[in-house]
Amino acid sequence: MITFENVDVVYPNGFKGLDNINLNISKGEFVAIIGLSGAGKSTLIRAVNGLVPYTDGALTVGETLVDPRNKSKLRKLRSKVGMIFQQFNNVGRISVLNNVLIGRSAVTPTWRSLIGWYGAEDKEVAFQSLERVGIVDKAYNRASALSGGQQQRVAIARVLAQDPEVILADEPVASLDPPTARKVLGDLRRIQQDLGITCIVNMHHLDLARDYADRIIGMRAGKVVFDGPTEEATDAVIEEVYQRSLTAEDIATVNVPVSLEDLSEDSDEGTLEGAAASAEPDRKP
Ligand SMILES: Nc1ncnc2c1ncn2[C@@H]1O[C@H](COP(=O)(O)OP(=O)(O)OP(=O)(O)O)[C@@H](O)[C@H]1O
Repeated sequence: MITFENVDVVYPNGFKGLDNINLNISKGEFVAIIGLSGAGKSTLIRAVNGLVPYTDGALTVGETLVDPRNKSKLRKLRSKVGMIFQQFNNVGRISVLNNVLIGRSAVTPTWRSLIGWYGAEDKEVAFQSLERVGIVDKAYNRASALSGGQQQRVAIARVLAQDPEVILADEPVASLDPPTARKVLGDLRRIQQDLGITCIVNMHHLDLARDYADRIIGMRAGKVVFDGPTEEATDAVIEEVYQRSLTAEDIATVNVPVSLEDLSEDSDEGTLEGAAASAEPDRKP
């Protein structure tokens, strides 16, 4: 469903962010991208929805060629490719429901979303999305008043409200404590399985990649250096990807296992004020 053919990204300063990437990601796969800082994980993920324009090769999502220069094609593509970020990117001063309704703007006419006119069907979809991530009871709370895990769930619900075929997640749990990180990834995993949505997720910690992904792609210096089913991503394989020995920090984020049954429970502690409300800026090669 997502195909990279000899894809390069060269940033304006001449730095090669992606170097001859060839990948096929099937519909409904849950893929974790791992690699050390600077390996090119974000660049790879952002190339898929044109946030980072690729400079050579061909990248397709379904039947659509990603064309970073064609704004209207890009808008159409992004209506099917949702993205979540490390800092949630909710609008903190408005309600959870209104944050989720923003996801509907991908599928409603621009003039309607500009004046905030969402119909009954939009609201129905927004509530269903909140239900999927277990926070429907927070619909009328201010987004900024929620815990970090709940805020990331709002972001997931917003993406679900746009009825995506693909979800891209750029370090979605890096700001969360380990048990909450597991619950949020568990939500994503369940959604991917229930709805058959393709998920591509950047992660720093191997235990999370191994526990939640079907497939692991290892990157180094803008190249894919490992690509295989999760069970093949042994410590030795990952050491090869990292070109060094693994540390405890690489592997583990948590020593209290959270079962899949616990995932719908909502026990996030604390609040995370001031989550980034601004849109993630495009990176412009
Ligand atoms: N706009 C840019 N201009 C020039 N170089 C960039 C730009 N954005 C990223 N890079 C470089 O491209 C390389 C890959 O960056 P990228 O953010 O994709 O890595 P990453 O694996 O996601 O790292 P991290 O885990 O630290 O987020 C890095 O060396 C980075 O410095």
